[in-house]
Amino acid sequence: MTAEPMRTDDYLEVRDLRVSFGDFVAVDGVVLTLLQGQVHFLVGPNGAGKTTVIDALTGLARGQGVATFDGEDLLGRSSHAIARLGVGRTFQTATVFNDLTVLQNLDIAGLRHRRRRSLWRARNGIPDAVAEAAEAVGLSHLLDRPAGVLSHGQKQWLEIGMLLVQDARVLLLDEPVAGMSAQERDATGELLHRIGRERTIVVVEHDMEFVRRYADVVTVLHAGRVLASGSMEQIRANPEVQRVYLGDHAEGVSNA
Ligand SMILES: Nc1ncnc2c1ncn2[C@@H]1O[C@H](COP(=O)(O)OP(=O)(O)OP(=O)(O)O)[C@@H](O)[C@H]1O
Repeated sequence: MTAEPMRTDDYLEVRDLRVSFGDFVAVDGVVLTLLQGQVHFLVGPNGAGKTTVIDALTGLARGQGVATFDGEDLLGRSSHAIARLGVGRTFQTATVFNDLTVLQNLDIAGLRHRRRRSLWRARNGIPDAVAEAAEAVGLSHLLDRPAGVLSHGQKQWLEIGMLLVQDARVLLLDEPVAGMSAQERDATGELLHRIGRERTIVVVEHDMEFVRRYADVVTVLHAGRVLASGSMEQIRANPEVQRVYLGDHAEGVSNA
């Protein structure tokens, strides 16, 4: 991919984010600064509010507070408008078109987002942006395969590739390695760091061994609030985090 100059305003700032479902407050004043060039993990017990934070940042849940990317407010915008600003997401279950080929999935992802025409020069009938995304996620050799025959891991990579074609600068990934083989997990961790050099990557994850290996920054959510944020070492040393979360997820962490 062509490296673009580092932009100082290219980060996602979340201040006092709140999401309620009726009387129930699922996200209760979350503060996050998500920087470009870092792989940032959101962890925490079931029901902590991790997915709801991502939903609020991508227009799928009504959030209150402030969430800005590149100086633009995200809250109150539609999902499509947020995607057009360069903030993209994946879901726990991949949402690719199984009957279409990998190439067609990538091509369709780009249709609505052809912001920079120069990227859509085609070589051998394949737009450059599609070829570059396929290469970045390691699917160049499978372009003609129907997405339905891909492994679980390859489908997640295809979804990430679709975000790259859309020129997403923030990628919010909901449990991308759940159900993957150990080999696929390693490939995904390396992929996140490769594409994360020029982007902001946020990963919701339960697999603490994966977090330990690939996190630059970890934020622990509990009951809709930020319990702690920092390096894996700082998180691991936090007694409150040990008490409410890592006590149950210590296996991967103890190998650090
Ligand atoms: N649409 C909704 N309506 C009502 N309650 C909801 C809705 N979506 C989420 N919740 C509740 O909000 C809380 C936070 O859910 P969320 O899915 O964000 O947690 P999570 O940290 O992602 O959990 P998990 O790790 O289990 O996916 C949970 O108690 C959940 O039941």
